Amino acid sequence: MRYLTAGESHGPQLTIIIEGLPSQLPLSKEKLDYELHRRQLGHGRGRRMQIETDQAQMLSGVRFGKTTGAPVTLVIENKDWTHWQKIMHPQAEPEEAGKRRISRPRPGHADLNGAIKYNHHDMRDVLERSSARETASRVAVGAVAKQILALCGIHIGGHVLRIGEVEAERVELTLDELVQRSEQSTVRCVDPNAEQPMKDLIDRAKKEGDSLGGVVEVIVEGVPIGLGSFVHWDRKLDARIAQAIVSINAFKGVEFGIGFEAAKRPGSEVHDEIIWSEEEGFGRATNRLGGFEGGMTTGQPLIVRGVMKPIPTLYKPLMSVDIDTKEPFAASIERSDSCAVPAASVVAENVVAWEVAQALLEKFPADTIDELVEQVNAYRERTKRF
Ligand SMILES: Cc1cc2nc3c(=O)[nH]c(=O)nc-3n(C[C@H](O)[C@H](O)[C@H](O)COP(=O)(O)O)c2cc1C
Ligand SMILES: C=C(O[C@@H]1CC(C(=O)O)=C[C@@H](OP(=O)(O)O)[C@H]1O)C(=O)O
Repeated sequence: MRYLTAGESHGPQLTIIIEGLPSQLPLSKEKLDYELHRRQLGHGRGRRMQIETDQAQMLSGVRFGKTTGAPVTLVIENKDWTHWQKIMHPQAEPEEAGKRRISRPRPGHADLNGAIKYNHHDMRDVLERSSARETASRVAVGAVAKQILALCGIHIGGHVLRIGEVEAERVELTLDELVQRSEQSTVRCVDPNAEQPMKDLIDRAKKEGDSLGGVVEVIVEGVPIGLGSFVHWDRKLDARIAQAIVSINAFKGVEFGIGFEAAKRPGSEVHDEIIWSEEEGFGRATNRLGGFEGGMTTGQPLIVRGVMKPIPTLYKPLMSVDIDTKEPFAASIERSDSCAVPAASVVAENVVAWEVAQALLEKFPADTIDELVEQVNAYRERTKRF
């Protein structure tokens, strides 16, 4: 399976083509729109999210609510386009478009590197595609992947562990409880004591013209043993997930299981002892390594964390240099979120969903969803008896 996304933040639409989906997969538009809606929420989002109502139109590869096996085209409309046509239309008048020209690169954005690399003297030509608007496309793709995974008994949840200096306490919950609780929280945090301090911190940052980052966690349950492979570097599934996480705008790091904590502990407190039972076959006594050994899944839940830097656009802008005059100036301000960690946790869930679904279809190539489910079930039985 593979996919491509296209579209500018203030262009008419986002376009996604997914190729290689098994046929006969019931594709629920409600589930796609639900994921897209979740990504728009969260305390700290800016005014743009009040303009958009992200929904996915299915334009190819689906008939009678099921995939045909042909490439699936999804389109998400940018409602904000109506305000930007004169500037963003491919045939826009240069004079009109020039009114929103950006010549003062924003530190922390792709603006300056992108402008130098592609020789743009209006940094809007960089900003429009480097914007995290694109993450809506990746959530739509993940929402398709989640529907494949659910039929194979694989389920995903995500939540926020940290915003700025406020860290959530670890709460023992089932995946269902975690999903329900994070859904009820406007910061997607399952620790009730951390929710209000997180919101207060976001409000304070916003008032001060500043921004915040944080840490999100994704958990995947029901993953069979042996997705990914140790035999070649680019087949290691933890490595692919790491790339998927760090490719989310503003994500700077990734951890699995106890993560960076492993550096401080002796081996006896890091590795997971192997156990066996008649009913379940092989397992692990703990899951400190977050479900991976040798680039392959162990059958334990996948535990993936990502760290997001604070939003780079600041209403109290940092200093920059004008690309025309080379004079120092305060960076340009584009309308902005002050904290998008809750939204980003939804993006993280969905990019992980895609990687796991892709690894599943690599291990169990299938033209139809029934073939996939059959193979996964047979394999689960076989691994129990190993
Ligand atoms: C869901 C989401 C929303 C974001 N919203 C904004 C925003 O409103 N303003 C902003 O400056 N950056 C925002 N970002 C981050 C920037 O897109 C990102 O920092 C920038 O493109 C540079 O990429 P890099 O940080 O990965 O190097 C957002 C990121 C995500 C994941
Ligand atoms: C559009 C989205 O996020 C945008 C991501 C973003 C950035 O610089 O990454 C900047 C802002 O864009 P705008 O200036 O249009 O408000 C955010 O709103 C979205 O998440 O759908």
